[in-house]
Amino acid sequence: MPDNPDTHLIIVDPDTDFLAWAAAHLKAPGVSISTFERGEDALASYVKKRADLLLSEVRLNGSNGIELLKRLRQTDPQSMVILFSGTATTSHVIEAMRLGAYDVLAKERLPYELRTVVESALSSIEARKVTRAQNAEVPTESIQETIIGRSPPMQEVFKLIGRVSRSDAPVMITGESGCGKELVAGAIHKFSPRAQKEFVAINITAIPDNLLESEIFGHEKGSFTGAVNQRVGRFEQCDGGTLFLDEIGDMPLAVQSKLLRVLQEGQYSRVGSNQTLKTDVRVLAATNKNLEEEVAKGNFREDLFYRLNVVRIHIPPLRERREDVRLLAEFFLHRLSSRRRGPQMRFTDDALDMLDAYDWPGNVRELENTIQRACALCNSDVLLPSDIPLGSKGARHMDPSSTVTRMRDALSMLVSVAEKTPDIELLPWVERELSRLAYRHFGEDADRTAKFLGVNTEALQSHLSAPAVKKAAVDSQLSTPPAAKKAKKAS
Ligand SMILES: Nc1ncnc2c1ncn2[C@@H]1O[C@H](COP(=O)(O)OP(=O)(O)OP(=O)(O)O)[C@@H](O)[C@H]1O
Repeated sequence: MPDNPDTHLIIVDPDTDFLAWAAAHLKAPGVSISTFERGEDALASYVKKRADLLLSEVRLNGSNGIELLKRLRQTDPQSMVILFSGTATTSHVIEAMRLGAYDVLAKERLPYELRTVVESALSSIEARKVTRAQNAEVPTESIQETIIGRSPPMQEVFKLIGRVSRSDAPVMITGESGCGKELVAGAIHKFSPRAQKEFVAINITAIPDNLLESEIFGHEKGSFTGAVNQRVGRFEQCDGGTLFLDEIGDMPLAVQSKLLRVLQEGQYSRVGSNQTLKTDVRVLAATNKNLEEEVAKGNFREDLFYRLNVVRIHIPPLRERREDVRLLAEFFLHRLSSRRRGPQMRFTDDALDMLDAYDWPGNVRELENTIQRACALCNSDVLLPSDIPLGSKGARHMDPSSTVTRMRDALSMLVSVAEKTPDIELLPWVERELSRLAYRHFGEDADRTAKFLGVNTEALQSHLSAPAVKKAAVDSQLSTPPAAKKAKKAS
């Protein structure tokens, strides 16, 4: 925490146990903390005491954290707000970031992240000058909850969508085929001030090279064989809106030059015309190629690459965010079964375990198609493992008990926690914890434990006694807040 003796934090949450935990967790010299159960009281106190930071649960009795954020930032655009929730939806996260929240945190991750995020918010208070282009309000209710993901990498993607939707900067969306690039592009548009205008998506690979230029920029009658009429291009069609160029890595060089001109000057001409047309279109691009390599090979213009790559959003493949698999599967099943008459369909636990353990080489698209096929072919309202047709390509890592999968998930969570917790020396900490577990498992028999771990007894002793933490921070960091404990018990 900063040494500024006047730092004042306000925390609001209807759960008094949680308030007590959070206040104790953030206690530090020079920091005063007020807690409130009601949003209105928190807001009044924030204004009266000129507090530095408001921390609020998204769901409050009678109001919500997003509403508080909105009101606060209307009166003071510099105000710092961190939201947290056990149940925040994708649109909550995007909307909160769009409105200028400093961060949105999942409640179960607060023990690991809260202190670090609060510290970084406080230290950037002076530096941060936020300008917002908020010409259009996007009503939260109208945004359908269609991008699903609770994994930490997807939460980061949602936050980036919120941030970039405020500006007109080009965005490069990268990721394997089927991982949701077009969906993310659509969300950026929906949350942007351009939301009332058109969102047009073009898949470059789906259009023959000789027609692409005309598709994007339009053509004059008679400009080439087959051009029997004048044609309005996509830039003209979505003036004021957003153009999404999917598979940009496959765009021919001649079209790249023309695109560069639009991005630099906002001008272009139709094929077969000398007349210069102006356009106000935000360009989003996506690729599953390595564009840096394409630039090096001379297949992609470097200047265009830099123009498009102002902000980059990378969507990880589904196998690297396995905790989203169940959520997505349930979402697709729910959506499909609500569209057909009859009882709501559900998966057996074994079926979900099987989906969990599969590698999903075709990413979310493959998962969606798989659930669709399973629904179409299944005779009952319960989907068993045998009802779910999985390809053989992703099956090689299947593990019936999912243990390996869960271990990998736990390790990846550990890495992301450790990254934000500079006090932890990760490897010594893991070695110490693993050694202690094994030591207890083998009845404190050092020889057997050392043999099992593949180290000598000296190394084992040194692991067992290693102080793996630079400061005495880990135990307090890893203590669980009451709300998360309750949630665990309930589930
Ligand atoms: N996070 C998500 N939540 C819900 N549906 C998703 C999600 N990600 C992807 N999908 C669905 O998966 C399918 C593929 O997504 P999308 O077309 O956006 O992928 P893509 O990365 O653009 O693929 P490609 O590179 O092949 O164009 C779509 O039907 C989309 O709605």
